[in-house]
Amino acid sequence: MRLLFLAERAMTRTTTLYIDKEAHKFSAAHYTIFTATERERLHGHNYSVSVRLEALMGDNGFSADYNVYKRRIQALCDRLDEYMLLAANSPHQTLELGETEIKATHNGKTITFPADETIVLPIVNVTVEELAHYLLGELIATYDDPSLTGVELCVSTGPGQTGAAVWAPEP
Ligand SMILES: Nc1nc2c(c(=O)[nH]1)N=C([C@H](O)[C@H](O)COP(=O)(O)OP(=O)(O)OP(=O)(O)O)CN2
Repeated sequence: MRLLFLAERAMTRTTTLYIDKEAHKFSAAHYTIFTATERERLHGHNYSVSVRLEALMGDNGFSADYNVYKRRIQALCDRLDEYMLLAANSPHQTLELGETEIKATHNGKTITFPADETIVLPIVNVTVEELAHYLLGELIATYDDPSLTGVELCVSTGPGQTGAAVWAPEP
């Protein structure tokens, strides 16, 4: 009986796949808002995105197909590349969305951005941790892989500066 139990347990193997490709990056302009009166000056970063997938091992020594996720991550990076990023949900900033211009007001100062070169994201602040949560949500929005048991997505502005967000399927 005990042997059977051990054999059944041994059949459920999981693996971790790391997707950390040089191509998974985007350049964007932003500013971090600290308080109602303090924010960074407008500047840019070369953001890089990496993902850790946890998945059940299939019978044939294969788990989640990392090529599927590589394509999705690349598409997400391409979508944000070379844009001004603004946070729609900041409590300290108001946005006025026009046809051709977007006006962002913080602490009484308004900056006008070209609408076609700006992306307004449904996040509170344009920080690595908020971007990680946003991109993770987009990555798993089309969740269709029952073998996935966890996903961690990291956004970095350079070596040593990374924010991460983690997802696990509902039990
Ligand atoms: N929790 C967070 N804190 C900060 C974030 C963030 O995303 N999450 N972001 C910033 C700035 O936007 C920026 O990334 C940091 O700028 P800074 O460190 O001054 O400059 P570099 O990125 O060029 O890093 P160096 O160490 O100077 O090379 C601030 N805080």
